[in-house]
Amino acid sequence: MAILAFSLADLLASPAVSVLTGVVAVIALLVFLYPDRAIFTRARSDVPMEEGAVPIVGHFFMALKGKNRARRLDNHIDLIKKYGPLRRVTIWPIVDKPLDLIFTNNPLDVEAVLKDPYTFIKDSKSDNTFDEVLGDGIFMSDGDQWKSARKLAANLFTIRGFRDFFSRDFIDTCDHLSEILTTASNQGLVVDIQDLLLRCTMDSFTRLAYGKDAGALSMKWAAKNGRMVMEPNAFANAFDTAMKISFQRGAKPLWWIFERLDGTGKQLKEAMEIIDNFAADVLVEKRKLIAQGLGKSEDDERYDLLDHLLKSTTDDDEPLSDKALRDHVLNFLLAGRDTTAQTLTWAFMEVSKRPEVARKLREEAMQAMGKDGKCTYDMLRQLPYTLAVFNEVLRLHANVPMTGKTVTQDTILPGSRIPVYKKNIVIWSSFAMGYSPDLWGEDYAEFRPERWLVEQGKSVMKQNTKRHFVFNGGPRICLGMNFAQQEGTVFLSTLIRRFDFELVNEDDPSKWGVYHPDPSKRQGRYDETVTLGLRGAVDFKLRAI
Ligand code: HEM
Repeated sequence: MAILAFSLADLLASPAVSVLTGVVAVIALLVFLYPDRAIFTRARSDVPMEEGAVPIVGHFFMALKGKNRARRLDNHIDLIKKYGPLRRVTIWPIVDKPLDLIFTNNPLDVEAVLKDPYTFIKDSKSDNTFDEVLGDGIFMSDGDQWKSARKLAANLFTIRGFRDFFSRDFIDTCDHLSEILTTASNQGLVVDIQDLLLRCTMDSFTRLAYGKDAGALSMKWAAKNGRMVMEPNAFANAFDTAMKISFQRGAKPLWWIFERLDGTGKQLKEAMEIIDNFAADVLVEKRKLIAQGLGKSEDDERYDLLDHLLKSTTDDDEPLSDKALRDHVLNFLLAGRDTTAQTLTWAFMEVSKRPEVARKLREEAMQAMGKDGKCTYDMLRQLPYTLAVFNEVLRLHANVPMTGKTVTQDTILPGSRIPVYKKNIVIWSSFAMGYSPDLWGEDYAEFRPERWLVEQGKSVMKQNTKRHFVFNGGPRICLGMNFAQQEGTVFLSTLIRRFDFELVNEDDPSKWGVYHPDPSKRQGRYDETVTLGLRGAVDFKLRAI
């Protein structure tokens, strides 16, 4: 007995046991201090904490598991119904700073956040997720860096040559697509409209950005199992891969470790090589032309973004570096390419389910341009119903569905009347706001383009940037809003007038985040990317009219 008592006392006095006891005591203290949230985040009772938090690490495991990711936006709407317009999530990503996320669905909060891009910053560089592909371009910057990027881009949009080039370019691209669709229709082939529209906008935006077409819509195609299948385009594929991998980092704690193990790091590197080589080649060609005195002037009918940037200077009157040129161009490509193509894809999907909407679109297009006429820039004013359809599509499928801003100093959110503290991240969802009865009335879930029409249907209500944030708002409002609406109107009016679109192959489970044999119970047709694309192919059978 004496021997046993001696050994126990010895054991208790041993250094290993002392360390262990210390660790247990520290953990117990931390569990006591942070029972429902990540370590180093503050206790607060004014914002409900989303369920799923564990002591010390908060919602870390929930983020790691990616629970509900397949229906993340529908899930967000469910959570708003459950908790109300405010809720909180905290995450301690082990080796980085803790995240303290405040979700709001109050438009007054969002308006205040957007109005003040100094108190609420994007802070996109802090987690390095988009470093490789977007560098220091407009989407990634805050403060003075953003101001000069914005000035450069905004100047471009006021140059007449560029504006004309832009408008004409998407009319021409739409005609090119129309020829392809006519071939598909004549041969009875199914087309993936999302793929084709992404090729269209990739070509127009590479032309607008670099003056050189990526050639995505001109790739060879073949008929395979009744479908028109176009060969992949290296530049477009590389851009998609880079954006997807960069975006997925945001939802993966410790992504820099996982990327080395799962091969995505290598894929990103290869994609960036293709993108950077394309950009570098174009730059060499442009510089050669400039050296020969053949550079384009602002009045040139094909004055492009790179021409503009090569003439522009930094705030210190220095020419832009090659890295800055590349970053600006890739940000522009991101801004305009996927957004419009995906919104148009949602539009064809919505319209194909509603013969009455298709009929009205056709009637309006026929009146404006006749049976065989082309859509022109001047005709756009005669197509209010078409623009209303585009706006209604964006209301229900906000293309930038979730946005977050980091707080730089303690302040109050004026709609919810709660404080937010330095380093909190305020998050809202334009997607969820499209489904809010408070904002849109009891028929919010109905697809009703008429809600946008004023003056007996002769014109269209402006985007209300106080309650509806699909194009952002405040000083960082989307620079391409008008262009996107024009492009949407051209494509919709031209193609719906020429073709009848029948949506097919939707019973494929791989196209849905949550599949159910009953179509009304399916969810998550959207994809996991920066913008709201569709999961998988969006197949249509066409009938020329
Ligand atoms: C349906 C089409 C479009 C939608 C829904 C859309 C939406 C948006 C949104 C929500 C933002 C803010 C993103 C953020 O949080 O930083 C934004 C920014 C921007 N957009 Fe668009 N966009 C569209 C098309 C375009 C087009 C066609 C262009 C160019 C021609 C363009 C150029 C830009 C630029 C340059 C910014 C950055 C503004 C800044 O940070 O100051 N967008 N857009």
